[in-house]
Amino acid sequence: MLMNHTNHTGLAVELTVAQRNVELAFEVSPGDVMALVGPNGSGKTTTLMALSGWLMPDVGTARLDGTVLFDCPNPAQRPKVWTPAVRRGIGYLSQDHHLFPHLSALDNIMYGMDRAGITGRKARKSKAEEWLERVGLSGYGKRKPHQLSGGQAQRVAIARVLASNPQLVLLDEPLAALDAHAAPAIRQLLADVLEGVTTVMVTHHQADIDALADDVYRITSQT
Ligand SMILES: Nc1ncnc2c1ncn2[C@@H]1O[C@H](COP(=O)(O)OP(=O)(O)OP(=O)(O)O)[C@@H](O)[C@H]1O
Repeated sequence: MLMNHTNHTGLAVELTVAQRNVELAFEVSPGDVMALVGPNGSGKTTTLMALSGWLMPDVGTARLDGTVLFDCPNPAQRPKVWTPAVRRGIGYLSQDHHLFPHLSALDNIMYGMDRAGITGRKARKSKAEEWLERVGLSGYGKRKPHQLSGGQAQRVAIARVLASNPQLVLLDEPLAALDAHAAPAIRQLLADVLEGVTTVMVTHHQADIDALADDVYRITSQT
């Protein structure tokens, strides 16, 4: 059962995607990091897609701080509520940084802030510079992604996600593509910047769980 929701109640989700054999329900307290773990093919990515608005479950509901992300009561009917992806206030970070190759680090961080309500180029620029400093990259603002190491690019991606003040952050194996020597510092950076940010993190790595997770939801394979 879902809890009673007012403001800042965190995330509550229950969903079924029959074709993918996925059925689950979990809640994340406001500001907590929930690790979503389970075997290959158990539905972790499917869950992130449904939360971010790129996949409609057959049945299910998701609520985030009092906003209904989706309410799909019946597979034969249209959803009662379907909040479009761009209006969900969700930040997404995967193992690939997905920075725009033609934009500088600073412009990558500024991208998207406008839609998040941070208007005015000056305000966005100053906030992006603050974030560059926060991720340890002061002075790197003009560099394009190809002029950054993998770890530096992931730091910029982290800044881009957090600079838009997301209500929910989704992490899909955020450290999996990094060299073993780069991962611990970025894991620590994530722990710092995610303090107080409601987050769902897919990971296969115990070190991520130990450093970042407040709670763990294990998906048991339905097959
Ligand atoms: N595009 C798709 N079309 C149909 N079925 C899919 C599609 N993508 C994934 N599936 C199926 O949905 C199920 C859940 O897959 P999903 O990718 O969500 O698992 P996962 O837990 O993220 O796995 P992994 O740990 O390997 O990334 C699997 O049975 C998979 O084969």
